[in-house]
Amino acid sequence: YRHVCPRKARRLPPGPPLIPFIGRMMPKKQQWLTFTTWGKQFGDVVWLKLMPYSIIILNSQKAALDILEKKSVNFSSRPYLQFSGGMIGWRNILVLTPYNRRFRDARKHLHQFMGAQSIKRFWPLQEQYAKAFIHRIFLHRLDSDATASVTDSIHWATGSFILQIAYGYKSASTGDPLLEVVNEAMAQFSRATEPGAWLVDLMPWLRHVPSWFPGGHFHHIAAKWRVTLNAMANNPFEMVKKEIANGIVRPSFTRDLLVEKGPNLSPEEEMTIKWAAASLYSGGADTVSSALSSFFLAMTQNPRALKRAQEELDSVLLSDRLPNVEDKVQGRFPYISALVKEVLRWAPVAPTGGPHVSEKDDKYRDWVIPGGSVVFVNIWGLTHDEEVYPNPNEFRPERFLTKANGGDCETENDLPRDPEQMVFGYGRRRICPGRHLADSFLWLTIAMSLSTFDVFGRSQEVGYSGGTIIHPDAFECVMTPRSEKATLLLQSVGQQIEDDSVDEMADRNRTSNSL
Ligand code: HEM
Repeated sequence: YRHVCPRKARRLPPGPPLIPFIGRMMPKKQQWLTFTTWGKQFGDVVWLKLMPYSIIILNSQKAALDILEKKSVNFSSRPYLQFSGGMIGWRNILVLTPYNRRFRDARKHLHQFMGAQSIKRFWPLQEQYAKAFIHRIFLHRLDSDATASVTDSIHWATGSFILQIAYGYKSASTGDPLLEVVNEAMAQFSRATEPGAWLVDLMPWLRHVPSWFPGGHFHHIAAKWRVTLNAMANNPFEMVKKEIANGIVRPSFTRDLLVEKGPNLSPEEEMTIKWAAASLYSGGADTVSSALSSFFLAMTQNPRALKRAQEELDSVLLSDRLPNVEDKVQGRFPYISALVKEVLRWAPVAPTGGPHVSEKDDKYRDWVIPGGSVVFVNIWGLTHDEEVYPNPNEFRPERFLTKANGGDCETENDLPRDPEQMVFGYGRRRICPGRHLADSFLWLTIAMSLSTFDVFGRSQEVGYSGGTIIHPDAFECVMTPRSEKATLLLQSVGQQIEDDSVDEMADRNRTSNSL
């Protein structure tokens, strides 16, 4: 680690006073609130030192773009986290991989797989999963704990969709063993990467403390979690390899790349593909689940927004059919599109984004930014800036609509900044590669849910978890079909799902018979 000189000597950006030797402890919970206070006190570029790390916190869109986009050549690496990255092995997953050759290859594969143009081929599958989601709620709504079944269905639908595109795997509707492993790994990821939670991240020499020594228990935890992570990456990957060997054709990210490389596949390329596929799950499942949970929370608290959205859907669909991707492309439901933006703004999934690391010293305005600095954007602060979004805690999709569409803004030019320019991170080299996939999945799931269900809950203050990806605490959420017609639509979705699985069984039998 580089020694960082005192603030004044190197013209470092302003920041909170530092404690000798330690620097400044990070707030343990909801760091974005403290970051916002520091932004107001010290300006939009704040510097602090935390043990060995030099940390920069950006509190304006301009500073975030100037540094992470315009200077992305220098600001696109990731910090080395001793516990989660090194000891458990999460450093193999893209979001913690430094800017190196493997990273660039993996990123290229992901871009080709789900860039703005290529994701169109996933739309029919996204429709299927959005339908499976509402049907699952329909079946489970009489459960003793209807709220738990909503959360469970969210995790099931997002997780299963990603397992299917990553590995061609179709998960069972309950108790799927692979889904359980990957979800367990993700829960461990969230705990392992919580800033400041593991002393060994702040004092890396602690890794030499033996596991039997008092305080050395983290070695056991790391060893246990490493097993889960390896199962998450290896099990589905080996399954695909076996399927290819047996001539079973189920297109997926992993299969397509392995087949394309054929017998020339090097061990290094195999590693790249395996961990890029695991990055799809780790990047996509928990994030989309978080956004959907916040959406349902917002609906329980804002019956007015719910009603407006339903009126808009009804005026076109007349409760005779479900919304589809064509409706999205044609812009038939501007209120739904505004609602998706408002969900992402109101409860940004990753409130402090992904940490970027600079490779060498740099200059910004009059300051020096030391090489090796860890840079965070306070995304929550930006999406709650009262100057841009008046009454930022209010859930109000109208802020993203013009008066012509029943919204707040006079003209298109008056629309506030689209949250998608913040919540998916920054810089061509690091911005979320799954953003297009996330956008259509959220839109379809939200539109289908609102066209068929009413959503009820208690109007109550609901807190959020800490961690890199946030989730609302438990809240009451009851969903009931809106009408007789909605019930009929849900029943016909059930029939379609059954027919599809019969077709698929037939396809599989045909494939295995022809082997
Ligand atoms: C609402 C949904 C989502 C949100 C808010 C979100 C947000 C983010 C953010 C903030 C980053 C860090 C960017 C940065 O470092 O500046 C990121 C990275 C990433 N996301 Fe997403 N994401 C979402 C959905 C998805 C989906 C659906 C996938 C894939 C299926 C995905 C895959 C990834 C991957 C692989 C990375 C690591 C990229 C890298 O380090 O180069 N994300 N995402």
